[in-house]
Parts: sequence; structure tokens; C-alpha cells
Amino acid sequence: MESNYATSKICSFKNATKCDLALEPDITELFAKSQDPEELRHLWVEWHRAAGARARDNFTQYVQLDNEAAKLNDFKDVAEWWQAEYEVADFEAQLARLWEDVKPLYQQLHAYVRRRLRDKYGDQVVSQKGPIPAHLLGNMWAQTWNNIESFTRPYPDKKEVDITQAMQEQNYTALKMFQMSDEFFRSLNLTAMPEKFWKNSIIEKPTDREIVCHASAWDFYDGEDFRIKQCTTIDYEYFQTTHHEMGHIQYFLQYRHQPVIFRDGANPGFHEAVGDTIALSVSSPKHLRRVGLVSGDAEDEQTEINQLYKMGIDKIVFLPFAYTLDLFRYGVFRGETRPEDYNCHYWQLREALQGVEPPVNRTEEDFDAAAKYHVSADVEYARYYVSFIIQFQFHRALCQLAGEYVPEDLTKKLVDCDIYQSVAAGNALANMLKMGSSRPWPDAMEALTGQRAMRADGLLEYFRPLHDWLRAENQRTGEHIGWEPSKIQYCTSE
Ligand SMILES: CC(=O)N[C@@H](CC(=O)O)C(=O)NC[C@H](CC1(C(=O)N[C@@H](Cc2ccc(O)cc2)C(=O)O)CCCC1)C(=O)O
Ligand SMILES: [Zn+2]
Repeated sequence: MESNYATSKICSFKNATKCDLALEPDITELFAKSQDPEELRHLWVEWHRAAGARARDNFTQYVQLDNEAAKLNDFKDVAEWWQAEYEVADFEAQLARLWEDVKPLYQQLHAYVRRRLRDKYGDQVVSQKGPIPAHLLGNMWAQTWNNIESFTRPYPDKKEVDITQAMQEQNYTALKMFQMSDEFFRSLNLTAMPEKFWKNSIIEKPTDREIVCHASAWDFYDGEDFRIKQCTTIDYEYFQTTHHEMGHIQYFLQYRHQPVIFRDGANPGFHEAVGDTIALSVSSPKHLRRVGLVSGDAEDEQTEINQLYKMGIDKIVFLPFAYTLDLFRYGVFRGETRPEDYNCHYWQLREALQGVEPPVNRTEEDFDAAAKYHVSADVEYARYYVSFIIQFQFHRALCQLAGEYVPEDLTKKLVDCDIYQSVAAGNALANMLKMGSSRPWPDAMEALTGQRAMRADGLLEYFRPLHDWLRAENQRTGEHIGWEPSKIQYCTSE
């Protein structure tokens, strides 16, 4: 399944004889830039056929084999095996409670984006009250909507902040992005990338062979060999990804003295949150001005709403997507979702939680879940849902330690916090990372944040001004909040 995913190619919409389009960078770039619903529909349908439907039989077999492996490890099924990593009895209930906390904010954002897409594409393409067609959101899986920011942001007359353009104008290279990320970590008194990292990593797509381009960070468990493999393109998204992968490497470095059994994240979500937490500082207007990627004056109210919107269509919209991916697979591993129901149950969950619908009718000849890397590559995904919650708890704690955030002080807001060069913040982070998986994760969480649980309060505090603005704006335009059932057929009648 993984090699099928890595080598899948599709034909161009504009030129039916050009059939060598790979996901990275070709389809990804086309999907990010195209504003033609017909071209987007073509790319969506063709990718889901090549990488999704084609993996259905292998996936069905993999479920059987992986459940057998789970039983041999004394688990009931793979769902229980995956959840054991979080060491709490009520993990699924905690995920559900976190979703209840964030859902009102998501529904406001969803309603606003649906209106802006309807303004652009018309109400024959985007309905007033239904789900949003998944192919119009700038990302093959509609997991982050950052690529539609340019024509949906709240205050369009405010200066466009196009980091990608600035990076390309300033002749950024993949190496420069890695060196900047390394320098940020060093500014926090964290560990520099070792010599072998620079020698052994692959940071650009090779021209002489096919590799799995999906970015990855590797610990060779010898205390000195740590590597990243990614097909870097010079754009803002890969600037974020570079920090994400470097976050994994920094965690590897911080716990490299632990016994091997403890060289892991406190839980899988912790490992995913390190790099993204640093990236929250890097993506702040203050930091982007510091490194010269954004010019011009400080924030005013409207610019701040635009900035929070840009962060929200990346971070808030990701949560229901991540939640869906593993709720679907828990049902599959438990046998509640049979192969003949795979696609129907997948889309029922995506419509119910994310409020999106496929661009065309689906049948059980399709298998859209596998068109997402982690499903084809057997990688658990709840780790990212956890990460997108706890990274705001980490960010708030680090910002307070850096003197960058003071509750109730409007001159020290969370959205404009940049912990760059704060040794106090870096030392606290290092102390938590050094634990690895040697302590239960509530101990690690408490060491850094003073809290012993995953809570949405950090995220909700960060986005509160946006939530208030969205409620007022949706009220002003009389937007329907939530979505009515989709008219697209994706469950062939039972
Ligand atoms: C040996 C091994 O497997 N190592 C693990 C790390 C470890 O376990 O030590 C590893 O390298 N996993 C690869 C995976 C890659 C990426 C990913 O898949 N991201 C998710 C979700 C997401 C999206 C936006 C975002 O800002 C953060 C996350 C997606 O793209 O859907 C691609 C882009 C970013 C991270 C990763 O780094 O997590
Ligand atoms: Zn990761």
C-alpha cells in the first residue's frame, strides 16, 4: 500500500496525455493553486482512484493481519493496541470531550468559509446550508485550508502577507530553512544538530530515483545518527514542516541518554507537538518581521483577525479531520465497519464531524480513506489530534516563561508571542523532553504547563478574538451555523 501511494501517478486535467503527475510536488501544487472546480474535481477523483481504490484489497488483508498481531500482543484488536500508547483508560472519551470544547469554534469558522466559497464559486457549487465540497478547500484531504486564505481572509484590503513569495524572492534554499530552524532551537539553549545529521539527511527530492517523499524524521538509536528525509519545496508550508521534523530530532537528542526503552515521546502526541509548538512562535508576525519575511508596521485589530484566521484555517480545521481518520479506523479494527461499509462509514464520519462532502458520488468500488498517506502506511493519527490540542498548552506555558505572554495584559497577547532566544523557556522545554517516555505523560505535561490533563483551554484562549469576530460576522450575514445532510450519494443502499 505504501509503495502504491508513493508511486501513484495521474493524468493532467488540461493535457490528457500528460500522465506522470506525482502527489509531491505536482498534484499538491496544482491543488494549492487551482481555482477551477472542474480541474480540482478531476485531481481529487483521479488521486482517490489511484491511491485509494487501488489499495482496498490490500487494506482489507492488512486489517486481518494487524488484528492478529494485536491479539499476539495480548490486545483485543489494533484499536486497543494503538490506544495503549496513551496509558489512560478513557482515551476515546477524552478525545470526544475535547471535540465538544472546540466544535462551536469550528462550526463558526466552517460557516464563514462556506459563505466566502459560495461568494466565489456560486450557490450551484457551494450550497447555503449543506456540507462544503471537499475539493474546494486547497488540500487533497481538506485537512488544512491554508491555500484558500488569499481569497477568503476577513479583511482582504489589508496587505497580503505572502511568506512563500517572500521566501522565493529572498532566494531561500532547503538548506537555509534547515539552518534557520536549527538556529531557533539553539537560541533556546537546546541542542545543535550533530555533524552526522547534516551529512546523512536527504532534504531535497533526488533526481535519480523514486523515494517516499512524505517527510520523516529518524532516530538510529546510537546517540549520534539522527536524520530527516523530505522533498523540500521553497514555500511556507515546507517552512512549517521543516520545524515539525526538526522538533522530532530535538526530542531524539534530548532523550538520547535514556535507556532505549524510554527513548520515545511521553505519548505519541507529545512527539508531534514539539516542532509545531516552535512553529507557533516562528509563524507569529513578530518573528516573521524579525527574520525579514514580513515588512511593515505592527498589528492593528483587522490585521490581527487576519492573522488569527490564517492560523485557524490551519489549526482548528485540522481537528475534525484528524479525529475522523482514527474514529474510522477504530471501527474497522473492531469489526464494527465491514469492508462492504468502508467508504460509506468513512464519509458519514467526515460529513458529521468535518461538514465536508465528496465532489462526486462514491460507491464501495472506492476506498477514499487510503488516499491519505497514514492509512496506506499504517500510521496512527490520533497523535496529531492530541498534538494540535496540547501544542497550545505548551505554547502558553513557554510564552509565560519567556515573558512574552501575560494573562489579561493586552500588550502581551498569546497570538503575538515569540519565544525566540528565551533560555528560560528552552530550559523548561528541555527538562520535559529529557524524560522521554520514562514518566507517565501527565507528569511530563505538569512539568511544563502545571496541568496534568489535555485541555482545549490553551487553543480556545489563543483563538478567542477570532471566535468573537466569527460569531459577529456570521450573525451580520445571517449565516446558517452547521450543515444539513449532503445530497451526494456515498452509501449504496444497505
Ligand atoms: C520514523 C518515523 O516514522 N518518524 C515519524 C516521527 C516520529 O514518530 O518520531 C515521522 O517522521 N513521521 C512522518 C510525519 C510527516 C508529516 C505528517 O505526516 N503530518 C501529518 C499531520 C500534520 C499536518 C500538519 C502539521 O503541521 C503537523 C502534522 C499529515 O501530513 O497529515 C508530514 C508533514 C508534517 C509531518 C511526521 O513527522 O509526523
Ligand atoms: Zn511528526
